[in-house]
Amino acid sequence: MSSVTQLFKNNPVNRDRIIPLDFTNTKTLPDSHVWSEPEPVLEPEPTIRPIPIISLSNPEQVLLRHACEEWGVFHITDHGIPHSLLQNVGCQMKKLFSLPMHRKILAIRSPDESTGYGVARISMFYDKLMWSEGFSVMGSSLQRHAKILWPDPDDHTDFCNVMEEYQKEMGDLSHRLVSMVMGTIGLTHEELRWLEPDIAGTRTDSIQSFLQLNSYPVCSDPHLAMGLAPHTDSSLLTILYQGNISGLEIQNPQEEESRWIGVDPIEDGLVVIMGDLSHIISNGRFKSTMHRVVVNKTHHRVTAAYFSGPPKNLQIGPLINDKDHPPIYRRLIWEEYLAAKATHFNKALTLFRC
Ligand SMILES: O=C(O)CCC(=O)C(=O)O
Ligand SMILES: [Fe+2]
Repeated sequence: MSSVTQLFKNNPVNRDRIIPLDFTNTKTLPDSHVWSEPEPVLEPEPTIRPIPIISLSNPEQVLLRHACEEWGVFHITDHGIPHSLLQNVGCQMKKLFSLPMHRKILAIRSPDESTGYGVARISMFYDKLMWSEGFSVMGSSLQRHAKILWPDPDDHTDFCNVMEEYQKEMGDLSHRLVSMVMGTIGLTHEELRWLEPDIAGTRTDSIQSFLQLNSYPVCSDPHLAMGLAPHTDSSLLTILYQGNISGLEIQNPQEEESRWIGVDPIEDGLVVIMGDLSHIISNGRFKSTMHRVVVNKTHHRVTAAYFSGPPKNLQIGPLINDKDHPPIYRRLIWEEYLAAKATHFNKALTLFRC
């Protein structure tokens, strides 16, 4: 019995909850994918300062801290990731998601797995389905799934080489970013020792991270569809490559009412999204901003989100607190937080409040 057949056998219901729609063969929006109209995007007006852009060649601490505290989302430029690598990642993602459905589902991610092809992980929290498909990569799953997707060694080798190089670059960049942003609130080298790369490969506590590739196919009725529903990221921070197609929106963190602002791509930029763990470590100072993805009529959008987390067994908790600012969250390990998020989704943070 093939593994897919076995999978269906084990999960007789909810096939559509793990297998994305075959978008290439779907001309109109099925009812399962019709959302009530998303609220209009609020274009930044002159009175609203645009989303910060931080150049990593000479980052100003004050600006970086402001970006984390007031926005929780910012663009970075001069990040050192070669343009050619970003383009290759974009091409490989298109190659992956353009495969016929019968091939993609050979690498399907079952509900109790964390890697492979499938619907957005947060789908289970919504009645309606999203106009997107994804591919999650962690550790050795990359080689295993790539071999299933492309029996021809030339194809899977190309895919793996590009993704491995990208993960390595993202690992280095995310370490740099985490220590930079934590430095802006006075955290010392000693307090962030767990960030040091494990050069000797001897530690058992190396950083946990994973790569999520997202695909948002062209949609005939984008106003009725949702690419990725509103959520915050559970990570320390997420680095997003979004090519040159818009779609990401954040809930304006400077307003109480829920209006959405587009985070449009900037030339050679990457987007940094601060996650729930940074919000906890900073004792609530850094925002973990709610974001979502809308789709469009003309362009297939692919994105690569690199989620950076702390070492597996590291206990984290608010690192900046004093008499005037007692800790507002209790200590936890990332796995515990991920488990809470998998059950309570956007309410998970509140469960860890002191
Ligand atoms: O694709 C995007 O623009 C955002 C993706 C995202 O928010 C996520 O994967 O958590
Ligand atoms: Fe996200």
